[in-house]
Amino acid sequence: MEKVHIQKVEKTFNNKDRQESFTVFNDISLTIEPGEFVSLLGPSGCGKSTLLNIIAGLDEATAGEVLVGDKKVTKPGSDRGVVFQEAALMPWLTALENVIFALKKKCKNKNKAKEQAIKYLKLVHLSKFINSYPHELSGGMKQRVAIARALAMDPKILLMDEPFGALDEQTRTMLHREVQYIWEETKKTIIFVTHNIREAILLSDRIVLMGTRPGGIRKIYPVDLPRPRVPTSPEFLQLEEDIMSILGGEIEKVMREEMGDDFNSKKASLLYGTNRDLGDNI
Ligand SMILES: Nc1ncnc2c1ncn2[C@@H]1O[C@H](COP(=O)(O)OP(=O)(O)OP(=O)(O)O)[C@@H](O)[C@H]1O
Repeated sequence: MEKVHIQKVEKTFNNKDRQESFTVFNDISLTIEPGEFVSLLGPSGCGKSTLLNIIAGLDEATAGEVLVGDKKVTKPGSDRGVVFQEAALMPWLTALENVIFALKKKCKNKNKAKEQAIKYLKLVHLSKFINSYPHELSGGMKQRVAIARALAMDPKILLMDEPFGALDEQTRTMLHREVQYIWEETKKTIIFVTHNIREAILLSDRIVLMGTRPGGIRKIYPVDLPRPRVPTSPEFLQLEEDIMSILGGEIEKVMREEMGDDFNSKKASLLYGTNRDLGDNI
């Protein structure tokens, strides 16, 4: 198992038409241990997805590099599986066929591919639905197929970009258990992007809090609470408050920037709730 080294990574987007450039972050360094569960948490626009895409090899850093072990990331690879907010399944294929399709390149033997696909659909508790089409599955089930599809490639690292962001609270809670189970069963390294403090504390070994303007890592929180974690425990609530004390300022910065002269902190707190509520879904 290999470490992920993010070394002095910078990302600048250049808009050629408007001759403008925008630096999302300019110096991100972080080492992620094999088998570690790390969440990237931060306000909208701080560059969580951009960083995840660079690790995935879907986007290129302007400076710096990402290494998996001693290998530099230059493109997507089977050592890194990605799960996005939308499952993006092929509607004309069943759950099983969707997973098999992803395995086509890696596994030429059809029977072996089917066996692998069934194994991972079982792992996400979808054995009864392997022959269902995406439109016959709930949002949570579709996301579980997407997770099975990523796992079937047997990547060392699972990159998850707000995988439960579009799901209702109950489904999200169920999938939190599912992801913890998968993580414990497979011992994969998981890098997980989220807006949600509670979700980050529930799942992570470490939470990387990112900020904006200038973009970068604000603080790294180790989460030393025993699993399964209880969101109502005093230690959980204390950590939530600690994170929110920094994140609140970052959110306000983003809102000030977006609203300009229209920004009014009293109105913002009324619109977006108290500090703790903000943490629920920022
Ligand atoms: N292709 C692009 N061209 C120009 N700017 C971009 C591009 N992709 C992202 N950005 C900008 O980079 C910044 C970071 O975007 P990113 O999506 O990584 O943030 P995020 O933290 O994941 O946000 P959210 O939580 O809202 O998804 C944003 O300001 C965004 O507008």
